[in-house]
Amino acid sequence: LSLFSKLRTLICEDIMAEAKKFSASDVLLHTTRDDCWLLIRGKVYDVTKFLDDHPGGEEVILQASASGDATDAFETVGHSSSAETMMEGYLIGSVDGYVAPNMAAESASRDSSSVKTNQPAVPPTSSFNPLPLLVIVLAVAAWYYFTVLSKNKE
Ligand code: HEM
Repeated sequence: LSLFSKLRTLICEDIMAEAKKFSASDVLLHTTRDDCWLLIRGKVYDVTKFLDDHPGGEEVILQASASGDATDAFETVGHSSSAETMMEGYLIGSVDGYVAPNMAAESASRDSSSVKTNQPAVPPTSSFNPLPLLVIVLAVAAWYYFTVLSKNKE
């Protein structure tokens, strides 16, 4: 029972932490050695206590913190899954309406092009539909099975 309640507490803490909402500019108020937050994939981590222990050193983390969004920096390194697990321990909240940096750039360029060309913001998806082809292939296979193969048996 105690293991179960410990597990429940852990899970609840995680959900509660993620539920705290910050704005992206809040993160920029915590970029020093004594008080350092990171924004990674829309989640906010307080890594102040982790700075000394980070295998990649504190300088890179301070830089990523000051950049406002550490997602790219974190992912470029190709951190291990144990690093991913480790970061959950520093989770303190998330940013409401977070837009990933590359997605923000993409949607911005899409918006500006839609203004120029007056085309819909979302381009039509590929019109290829595999379903009719599948039906035809199945029909031919069934015909072959019932006619050609059964004649062979006779
Ligand atoms: C909460 C956030 C972070 C955690 C928990 C974390 C954890 C770790 C861990 C455990 C390693 C050892 C290698 C591995 O297991 O992948 C590592 C390496 C490294 N980290 Fe981070 N990291 C974090 C954020 C960052 C950020 C924002 C940067 C910015 C560039 C960064 C840069 C690096 C670099 C360059 C290494 C390689 C060190 C080397 O191999 O010499 N990390 N990190």
